[in-house]
Amino acid sequence: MFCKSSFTNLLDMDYHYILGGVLVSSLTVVYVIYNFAKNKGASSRSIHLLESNEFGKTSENVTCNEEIDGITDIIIVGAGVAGAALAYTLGKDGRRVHVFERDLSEPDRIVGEYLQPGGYLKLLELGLEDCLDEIDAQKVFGYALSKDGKDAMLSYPLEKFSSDVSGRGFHNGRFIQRMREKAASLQNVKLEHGTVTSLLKENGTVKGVNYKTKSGQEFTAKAPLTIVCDGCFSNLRRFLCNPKVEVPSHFVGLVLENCNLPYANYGQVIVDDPSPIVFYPISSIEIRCLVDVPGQKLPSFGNGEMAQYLKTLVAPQVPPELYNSFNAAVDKGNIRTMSNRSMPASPYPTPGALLMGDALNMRHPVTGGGMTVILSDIVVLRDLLKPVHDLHDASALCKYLESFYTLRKPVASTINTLADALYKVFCASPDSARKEMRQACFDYLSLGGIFSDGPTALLSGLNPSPLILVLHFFAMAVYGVGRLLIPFPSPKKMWIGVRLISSASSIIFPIIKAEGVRQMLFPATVPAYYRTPPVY
Ligand SMILES: Cc1cc2nc3c(=O)[nH]c(=O)nc-3n(C[C@H](O)[C@H](O)[C@H](O)COP(=O)(O)OP(=O)(O)OC[C@H]3O[C@@H](n4cnc5c(N)ncnc54)[C@H](O)[C@@H]3O)c2cc1C
Repeated sequence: MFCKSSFTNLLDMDYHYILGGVLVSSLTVVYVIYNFAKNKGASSRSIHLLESNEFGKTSENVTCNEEIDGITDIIIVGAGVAGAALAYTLGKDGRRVHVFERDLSEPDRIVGEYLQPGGYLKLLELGLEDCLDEIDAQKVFGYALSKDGKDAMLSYPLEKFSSDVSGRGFHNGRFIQRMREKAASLQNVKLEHGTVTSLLKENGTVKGVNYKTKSGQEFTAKAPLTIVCDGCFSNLRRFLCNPKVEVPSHFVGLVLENCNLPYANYGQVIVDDPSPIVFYPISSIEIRCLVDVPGQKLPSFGNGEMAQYLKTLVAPQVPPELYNSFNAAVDKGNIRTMSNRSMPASPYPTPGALLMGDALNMRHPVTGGGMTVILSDIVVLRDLLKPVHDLHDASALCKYLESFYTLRKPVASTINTLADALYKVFCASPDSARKEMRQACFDYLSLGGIFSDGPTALLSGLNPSPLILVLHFFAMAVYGVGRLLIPFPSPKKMWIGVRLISSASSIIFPIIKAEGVRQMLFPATVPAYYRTPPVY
């Protein structure tokens, strides 16, 4: 069983619940006002949806289709999570899609192995949910958050959804191959093995791409719209956005075998020293462990520093149920690393081109939100493109698609901000105000009810609302100050309280500023929100 925060007497109980009551009332009032404004904005945007085209061809393997008829509507660069899902979605809507992927073999990596329930809902909307079949994907209903030996259960608020809706853990490569197969099965989608070397530009308009085949031959492909989805190490994004990439930490990844998570169908996040450790199932027999190592530098593999770091600093924090398997995985030496990147979306609207996926926007992966943002973006783009029959007027289309960058914001900025802010809150710090904030965050989430359901719904993409996010963040900070001052305030405690609020502000405001205050919190006031499709 999990334990609640350390309330020790009735007096403590009273003030926690009074504080809680005040916070709930404020959250409710602001939520009602926000929803009213949001619905008003949405209803004034009218989009005529077209019926999807029929598609019939199926194929067992990822292969290149026959040339369609020499004409392509949309080129997609990269068939990872974004490119493959987008190719299927646009192909299903009748577009002639040409996808270039430099490596069609099954990816083997430690990224994108956990899909939040909000991402699963988007898969359903896109008709891609069967890509989770036959890959031994595991259902996850929430997370156990552990700090100082205590666990807080954060269950996804799934009551309103059908029984298949939950988080899913799986092998990223298997999921991507399923999506590639599904996209390539459409008659009007051509998936080609090729590396895009540059964008083909004429008078500031992107007309297509230059690419190299596997055998090194160079070709050009043209289309009225090119969508660049070449991932976190994108070479092409510098022509289409202002990339400000931060690398706050690395993940060290191990696969644990012959063990069970402490709570069946729940992931586990350990908030300890120096930063979080995450566990979740990726198959019926494997558990992924991701150890966050802050800073730019990793312990060296060559001189044994990495194994030493994992065994002496990390292993003592690992739950007893996983301890032996963790040490066995370190001994086995199958240790992978990946830099954790964060980059706000900062696109240059460019006629003929659009950026998507990690090439456009990244956040710390600690909350596993990347794929949920991508799938949500694809739904937004699909709905925007549906009423546009002819993509050839590049500047009109570019103007219209500027709304994509605003319409995606409520979901994307909620998940991005929560990921980057939570990561900072969860990192250990010698500063007493930051320590208080970390403890307050844990205790706030341990309160249960709206205090855990609200943040969990935000994090999982089930209810992505930037305003509710800001409210919970500051409610958590106020709760932290309340804990310090009640019942016996002292000048020292008051000073820590002031610094806690200031510290919370210094974490969240720069992230919101980078996301764009207006686009994130009041998207309905941005003119691009109301763009109507070009009519021919
Ligand atoms: C350590 C780590 C763990 C993560 N864990 C999670 C998680 O659990 N859940 C989650 O939702 N998100 C997670 N993420 C984020 C998630 O992995 C990404 O958001 C997602 O994979 C991005 O998808 P993408 O399609 O943009 O890029 P990718 O999936 O990387 O796809 C890019 C594709 O483009 C191809 N490509 C690149 N350049 C070219 C070129 N020039 N020509 C042709 N093809 C090209 C590549 O081969 C690749 O197939 C994690 C990230 C990290 C770093």
